[in-house]
Amino acid sequence: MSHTEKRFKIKTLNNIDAYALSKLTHEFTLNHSDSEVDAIIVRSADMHQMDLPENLKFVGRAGSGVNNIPINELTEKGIVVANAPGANANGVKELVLSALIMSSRNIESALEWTQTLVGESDIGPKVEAGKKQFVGPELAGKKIGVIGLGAIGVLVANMCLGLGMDVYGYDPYLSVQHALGLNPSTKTQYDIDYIMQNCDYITLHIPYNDSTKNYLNAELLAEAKKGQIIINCARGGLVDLNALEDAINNGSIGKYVVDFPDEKTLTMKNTINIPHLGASTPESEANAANMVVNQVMDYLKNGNIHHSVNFPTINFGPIQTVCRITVLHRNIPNMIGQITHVLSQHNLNINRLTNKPRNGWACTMIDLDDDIEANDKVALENIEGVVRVRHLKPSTN
Ligand SMILES: NC(=O)c1ccc[n+]([C@@H]2O[C@H](COP(=O)([O-])OP(=O)(O)OC[C@H]3O[C@@H](n4cnc5c(N)ncnc54)[C@H](O)[C@@H]3O)[C@@H](O)[C@H]2O)c1
Ligand SMILES: O=C(O)[C@H](O)COP(=O)(O)O
Repeated sequence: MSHTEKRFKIKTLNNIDAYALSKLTHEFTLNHSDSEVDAIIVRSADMHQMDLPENLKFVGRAGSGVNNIPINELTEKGIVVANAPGANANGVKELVLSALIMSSRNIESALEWTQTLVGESDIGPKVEAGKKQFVGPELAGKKIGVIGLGAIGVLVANMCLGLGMDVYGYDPYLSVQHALGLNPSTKTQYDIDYIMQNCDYITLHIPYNDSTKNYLNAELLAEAKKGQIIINCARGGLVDLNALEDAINNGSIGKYVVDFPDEKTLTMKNTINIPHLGASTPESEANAANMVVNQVMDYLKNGNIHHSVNFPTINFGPIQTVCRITVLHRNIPNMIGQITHVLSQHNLNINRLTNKPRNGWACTMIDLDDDIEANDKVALENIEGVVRVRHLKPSTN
């Protein structure tokens, strides 16, 4: 008996843009019980301690950072994780603009002080007398170091040039795609030490992972130009907060603006805490949700993979043959040989086949002119190194 997938169940772990979700076609249903779920759409909910639904095949991060998702564990189970690169980059860029202005012009303390005048008279003269406490420098002509030149960092660097700033970009892994979007006036030839020593502002736009934990550590902070302002709209764990607090207390760091407050930052001197608002714009929320909704539908229906962070991009378009087989497996020798051997045993004709590798993993996608039997799927699943086999039929709509 052949096994086909006709309906797919999707669970959301956060508020996801309703209009984007309304684009799910009739083959998809929302918010089913954990054990039946085929895909999860998530924003910042922490999935590390979550019991994974047995049928789970796909996790779509409606945003950029994936540190809330146990990627290695999901990869081993053949679960594709995808995000929405760039979807919320403009929202973050604009928050960085407000962070630059808030911190330079002492806006936060100035607003607090202004409110202390409530109930008093002669406000005008008092304002004129009080404003001198809040004098702060303009951004034009100042040096800024943009750490991480991905979707957000490029927009921030270009914006800062537009503000008349002298922009230093740092990204040892700069992609061609992002390099092409970067205004060539950005200075990219300097190392992180030079940037720390010379910039008035540092803004972080790198992912948080094992290798970037405490990226701004005591050593780098000790090099900071005196009074430097640090803006962190990336992730709290990128900064060693004990070292930062010392640096703020001894005056070497002027201010810290963070979009990821915690118990420590809330009580730290000269720190502006923003409640994770980087992507909280209707535009960013809609962009990210739209991207992920399209990815989840195409993966569940057709097996195509877009913007994955653990498996390769692969796309045969909609299924136009009798069936499609997708095999997620380790990228080791003789996988294609073993897979095609199973198919050839039943004289099944391969219409087309592709194999794409990524970081030790691979996806083999095969369109067949004949249907496979349930035991063929089992035989494919039993090949050592295979973590997921899907047997897909053309969509009915
Ligand atoms: N505050 C928010 O709401 C918000 C919104 C979106 C993203 N973020 C955070 O910002 C991060 C960046 O987002 P993005 O969309 O620009 O991601 P991205 O993947 O497009 O860019 C990240 C860039 O960092 C670079 N990089 C990685 N390690 C580096 C290192 N050690 N030194 C210098 N550069 C390094 C990469 O090469 C890449 O170009 C996300 O991972 C997420 O944590 C926060
Ligand atoms: O990494 C991201 O995309 C941001 O931190 C946004 O997170 P959010 O979707 O929970 O607002």
